[in-house]
Amino acid sequence: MDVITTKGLTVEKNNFKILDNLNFNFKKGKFYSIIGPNGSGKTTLIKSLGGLIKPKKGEVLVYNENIHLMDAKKRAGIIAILPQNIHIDTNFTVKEIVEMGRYYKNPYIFQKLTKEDRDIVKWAMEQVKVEDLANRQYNPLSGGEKQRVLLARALSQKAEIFLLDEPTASLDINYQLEILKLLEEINKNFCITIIAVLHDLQLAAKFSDEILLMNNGRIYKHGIPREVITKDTIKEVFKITSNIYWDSFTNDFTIKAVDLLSIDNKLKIHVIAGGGSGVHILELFGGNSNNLSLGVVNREDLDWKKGKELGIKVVEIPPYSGIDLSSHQENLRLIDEANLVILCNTPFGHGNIRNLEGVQYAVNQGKKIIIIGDKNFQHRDFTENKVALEIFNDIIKGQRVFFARNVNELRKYLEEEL
Ligand SMILES: Nc1ncnc2c1ncn2[C@@H]1O[C@H](COP(=O)(O)OP(=O)(O)OP(=O)(O)O)[C@@H](O)[C@H]1O
Repeated sequence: MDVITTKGLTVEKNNFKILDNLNFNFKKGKFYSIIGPNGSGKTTLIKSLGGLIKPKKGEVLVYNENIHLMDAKKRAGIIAILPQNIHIDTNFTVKEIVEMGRYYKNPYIFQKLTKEDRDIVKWAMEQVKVEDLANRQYNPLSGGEKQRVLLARALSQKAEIFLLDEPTASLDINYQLEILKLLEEINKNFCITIIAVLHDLQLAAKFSDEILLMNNGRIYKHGIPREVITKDTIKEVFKITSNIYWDSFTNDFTIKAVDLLSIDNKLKIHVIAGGGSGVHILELFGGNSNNLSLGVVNREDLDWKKGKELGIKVVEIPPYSGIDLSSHQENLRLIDEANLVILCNTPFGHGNIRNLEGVQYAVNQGKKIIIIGDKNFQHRDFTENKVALEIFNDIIKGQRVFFARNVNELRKYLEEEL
């Protein structure tokens, strides 16, 4: 069921379109986060949804009724707005503040709440565990406690929709989690629709059913967190080149900003990797998939997955099998085509020793070789009789063989080629 609908919602100030033709249906009982860069219109949207701002064009409908034509008491019985600023200039106690949630029904009955009202206030305070604070003054409370008191006030209002503008903005990480967990409980236990502006993308992803990503006054993308927070949207909207790793079990993701290496079109690079040793190197070339190739890797291996994700040419063999002659030859062919070969920090056994022979071949062809890491190879050699070490020692005698111990050194060696 739709609880709030925006139809062509357009908000303008001084001829500047803060919200531009927003059409969206908020469904009952869902947890929505509104995210987006500074100035993208998040606060204006949340205020508009609560009827605090009149649109220039379009409308906000609450259960199909225009919010600006709605009776104020009726509106307060449906929507609770939690302010961005939790510091209220008042000498009221916690209990008195929670009781204010009941006054919308009749502002003149201050201190004359009915038994039902008092029961609701008690219930609201229990839900967010502020009973112990009931007689304390509001002002000296901590930010997290204040936020809980304001949630109790919203609960005592018996509203069905909570609108929150950065409820965790002034809180440290423990309190941020506590407040969002409380909101999650309120959402699940009482089917209250939560619409919250959140700055922290990780928290938004963890707690929301749906995310609205705002950009330049428009909804750039909406949907489940995983579909909205992607490498492409983060790049487009937040201007950050990144890699995003999702844990679908916990709905957590980590975001890693990537300082991409830009390479010239004429430079062709062949990467020798395996067992995930090439993932971070391949990511550094994220935007240059045409100039890259990778070999020989087992299907389903982490490097194979990264190569496929980036759409680069990959010489592949079945999982757990050794490098057969034809894959080896294909690998040598790609080495022939490349100007430069990167050897990653890969362990070698008999199954993949041909990859090391490939690098040896590259040295003999006079190619430039960049070895990721240092000369300490022993611990990576899992062959009998230390055959791999022997080949490695031969490789490093090459004239054009260089070691890159970090990304800056790698960048330097690449720039020399341009
Ligand atoms: N009264 C106003 N007059 C003119 N411009 C305004 C007014 N209110 C907001 N704006 C502008 O509208 C844009 C969106 O503002 P809004 O506060 O909704 O963005 P926001 O996404 O919540 O930003 P932030 O993350 O910084 O809080 C901003 O560029 C802001 O300067």
